[in-house]
Amino acid sequence: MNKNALYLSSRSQIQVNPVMQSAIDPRAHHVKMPNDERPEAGGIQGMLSFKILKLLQSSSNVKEFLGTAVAEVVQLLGRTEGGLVSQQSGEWAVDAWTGERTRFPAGLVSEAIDLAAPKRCDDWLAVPLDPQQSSSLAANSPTAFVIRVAGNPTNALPIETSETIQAAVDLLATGLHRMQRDTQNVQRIEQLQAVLTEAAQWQRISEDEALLKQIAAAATKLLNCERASIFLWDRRRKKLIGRPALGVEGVPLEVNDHEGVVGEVLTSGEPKIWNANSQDEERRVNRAVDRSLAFQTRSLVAVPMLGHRGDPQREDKIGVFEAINHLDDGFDTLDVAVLTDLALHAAVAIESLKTRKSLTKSRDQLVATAASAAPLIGNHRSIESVRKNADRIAKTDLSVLVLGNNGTGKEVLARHIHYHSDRRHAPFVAVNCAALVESLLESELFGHERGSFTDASQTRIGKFELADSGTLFLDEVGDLSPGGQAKLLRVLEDKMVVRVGGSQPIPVDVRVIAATNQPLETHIAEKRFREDLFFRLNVVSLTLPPLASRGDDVLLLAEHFLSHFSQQIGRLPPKLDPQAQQVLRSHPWPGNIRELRNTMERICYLSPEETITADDIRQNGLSTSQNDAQGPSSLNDLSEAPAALCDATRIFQVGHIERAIAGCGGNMTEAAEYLGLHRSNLYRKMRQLGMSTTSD
Ligand SMILES: Nc1ncnc2c1ncn2[C@@H]1O[C@H](COP(=O)(O)OP(=O)(O)OP(=O)(O)O)[C@@H](O)[C@H]1O
Repeated sequence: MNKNALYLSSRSQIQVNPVMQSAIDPRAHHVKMPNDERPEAGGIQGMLSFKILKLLQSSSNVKEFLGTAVAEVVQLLGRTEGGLVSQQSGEWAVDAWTGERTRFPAGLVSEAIDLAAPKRCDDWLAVPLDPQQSSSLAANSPTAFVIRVAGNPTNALPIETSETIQAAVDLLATGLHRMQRDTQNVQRIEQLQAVLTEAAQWQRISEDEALLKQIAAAATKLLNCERASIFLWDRRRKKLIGRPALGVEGVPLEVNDHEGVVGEVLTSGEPKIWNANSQDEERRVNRAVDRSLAFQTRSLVAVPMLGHRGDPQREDKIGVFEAINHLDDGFDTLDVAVLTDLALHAAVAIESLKTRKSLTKSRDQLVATAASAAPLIGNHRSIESVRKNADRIAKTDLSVLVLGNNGTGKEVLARHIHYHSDRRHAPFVAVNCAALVESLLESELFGHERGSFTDASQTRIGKFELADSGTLFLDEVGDLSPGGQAKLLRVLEDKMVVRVGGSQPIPVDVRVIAATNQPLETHIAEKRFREDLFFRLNVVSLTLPPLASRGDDVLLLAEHFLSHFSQQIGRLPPKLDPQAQQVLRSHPWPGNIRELRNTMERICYLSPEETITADDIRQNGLSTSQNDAQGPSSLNDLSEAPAALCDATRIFQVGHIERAIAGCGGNMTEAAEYLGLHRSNLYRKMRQLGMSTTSD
């Protein structure tokens, strides 16, 4: 009773399972046992309950728990020798023992296990642990508590109080079970963490072989085994292909998809364990594989691998994951859990690598198609030199200023730089600064937040954000208003944009290529262009020469456009006869390559012959300005016209543009092409001439 009182006084310091607590009445200061009215026996159980609870809290593993718990039980039963024994590989082994090491009667223990009831001989008592109530120490191994009962000390309970002993053993079993479960949970958490750590690295691998090897290596490490392999299922050939190829250099390991333990797993969709030293049937193992690899399989665990095969709605078997030869006892259910986790992540990694590879392939194809859509054609040494410099600059991230007259190919060159740079997989975004009226400039370049102004019904991403990681081409940069120049400069310096109506700066990683046909130095001198912006944009500059100075490139380009447009309309590309070639060579090409392109397009559509003559070219193309601009024949004809040349020119230009627009049915793009101008330049010209552009 004293022991009980002493014990109960410290009870408040530990957490007590409510079930255990209900067995104890603290007000009575003694332990109540429902089926045992004798205070001594009840006292033992109460004491033991608390001791077990305390030990569960303080022990860090099963061994530590058993060591102390067994000693407590033996001591509380008033004995000095006893312990927990279990059968492992047919032999009885001691799991925990207290007192002088004595040979215990293995036969008695076996009898108790067989009877599933306590068994006593003269000196010893054996009580089996209820397998329903406790987990055995090793998988499927019978376990018993055995105690030496000879020489009953006077202050101890009579050992014959079998209910008390049974209750004590049950408590021990429950504690053991709890401890094992906790240990397993901790182990499982650690294993899951280890699996996650391994799997996180797989996402970075870009080669199949390297990925499969790393997955297999992770499995051998986490399952403490000799080898691991992923068998991918070739449904069509009904084969399982082992990768990595388990020690067979260069030859894939193939097995029939219904043979051996891996075949069992694939067919059933269930994990399987096979341990040679257990009751498992030998014939389940495919020894043919062992023979071909000069290998001896002693144990293996295999789990199915489930994937989606491109359809997220469908889960399907894609193979089997196998681990071979546990380095200690053999595989168990915990290994199945770990391998299943690994298989789950492995399937995701294998499928995601496949997807990544196919995405990369289609992305590369798209980039190649986009790059070939605007080739930088020309063999003239001036173009060779521009191309060489462009290729060198492309590898850097420097800002580039492209100079050249209208239609010389400034945008083509900018695209060439982009597609030869490391940014080629990100967007190329072109903005025509001449087309940006001051009020829309900010929103166009930097975007706007919804509701930031009357028409802003949606949030809009600006060109800078669209070009993130890629290239932003600022065409006609010389036409930017002073306000626009200041805003552009700020973004180029800060590498941040703030959307109109927004407050959050958004970082942008953009390479800027600007272009102009205007003499920026003159504009700087006239204070029409900011010098600081010029220096920002003009880190390196490339100048495209006029087409007329590119020698035979005109023929190369003409043939390129003839073949391009012929393909579009499904005809064979016509040939240029020598006179036609001569006309092309000698024409001044004021509209440069754009003019040549338009001429060739018209010829393709309007000259059905296989050979293009000089007349075809004169009739269908060449600067309409030369043909149309017929001057007055006498001074009398001038009576209606203003005397000043600039006024007369202006009136002519207005009339000519109006006629072109009317002739193209109001289609500004066509009218611009007809006039040999870029659409945005036509608008700029019209604004300059004071013409209305509101019908845009
Ligand atoms: N080197 C080239 N090879 C093939 N096509 C070219 C080349 N240069 C220009 N072109 C074609 O000529 C046309 C005009 O080119 P581009 O728009 O690049 O000229 P630009 O100098 O930017 O004109 P603008 O100053 O009017 O904006 C386009 O159709 C383009 O495809």
